[in-house]
Amino acid sequence: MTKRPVKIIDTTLRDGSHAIHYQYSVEDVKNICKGLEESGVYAAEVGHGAGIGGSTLQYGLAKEADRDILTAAASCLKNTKLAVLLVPGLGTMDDLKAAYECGVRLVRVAVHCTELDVGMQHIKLGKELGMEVAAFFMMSHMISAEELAEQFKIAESYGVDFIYMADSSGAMVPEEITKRVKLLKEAVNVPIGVHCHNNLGLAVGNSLAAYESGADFVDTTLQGLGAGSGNTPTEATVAAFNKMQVETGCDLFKLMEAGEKYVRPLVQHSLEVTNESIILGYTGIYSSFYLPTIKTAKKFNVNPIDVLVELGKRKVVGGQEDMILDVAYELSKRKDV
Ligand SMILES: CC[C@H](O)CC(=O)C(=O)O
Ligand SMILES: [Mn+2]
Repeated sequence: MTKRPVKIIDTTLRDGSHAIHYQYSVEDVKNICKGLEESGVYAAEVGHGAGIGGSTLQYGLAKEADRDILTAAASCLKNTKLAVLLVPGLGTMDDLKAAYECGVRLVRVAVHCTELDVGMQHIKLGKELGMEVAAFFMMSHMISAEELAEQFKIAESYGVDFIYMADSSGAMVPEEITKRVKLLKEAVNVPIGVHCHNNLGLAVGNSLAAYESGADFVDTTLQGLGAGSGNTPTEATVAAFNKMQVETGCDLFKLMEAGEKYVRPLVQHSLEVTNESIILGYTGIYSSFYLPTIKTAKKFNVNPIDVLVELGKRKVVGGQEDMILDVAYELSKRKDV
């Protein structure tokens, strides 16, 4: 029996940028896009880690403007679709129109898992522009599978082409992924995908479990570059799918070459599973809190694990990065008494 294929969306140039403080140069973007195009991935997502318009003081300033990296990426992509992520509020309708002008043909509208209504207009605009549009539910572990399925149905009613469950904290285990993907698949008639983080060392396993439960798309990054201890590595995932005889359309050896040559030299911190990343996954904290928490804890001379445990108790979500400072400061004052 022939197995159904899976589509790979590589987000090295978007989620991966969290791990290098948003310092991709136009040259890096071109090299990595050429590698992804030659390797045959379905789409390459490009932009600031927080999506288009994400280059801000709060989220970190990018080296290059969105317009420049998107234009550079478009010049290197032909069969691989140029994609962006848009978090409504950070990215605007005008940003989306400008991205389209640069050659972007796929937009993923990323919302907190209960807040799809804030993305309705952006989804409609993407469709009006003739783009492929996906809804991308962040921090999906924070609601039940049944609640998420309701959100998926609303996304489908907005006319999206496919829908993503993002395990933004790397908090899920294969059993949970399997249960959720099966339920989500039954809930909607559009393809679905998963975006995993490796904080508990489970990203490849979770992505394979998602495919086996019905997922049509998986997100990956070259060398596993990404927020927290990184995303699902593209190379290992394609190797695993090859062994399972699942068609990805990707050339494993070209991917390995691109990762080694153009991504490895940019890696500034180890992407291994650390005690801090385990706490991200264990307590369900947004992966992009990882590096800022380690840096802030050092500044206040407190244990990053304590800061993360407290942030986990407070159930912080994306956009609440200022809480890192609050918590580190409070813990440092407690140490003083
Ligand atoms: C701010 C966007 C965010 O980083 C999206 C994402 O990759 C995730 O939720 O994991
Ligand atoms: Mn992510």
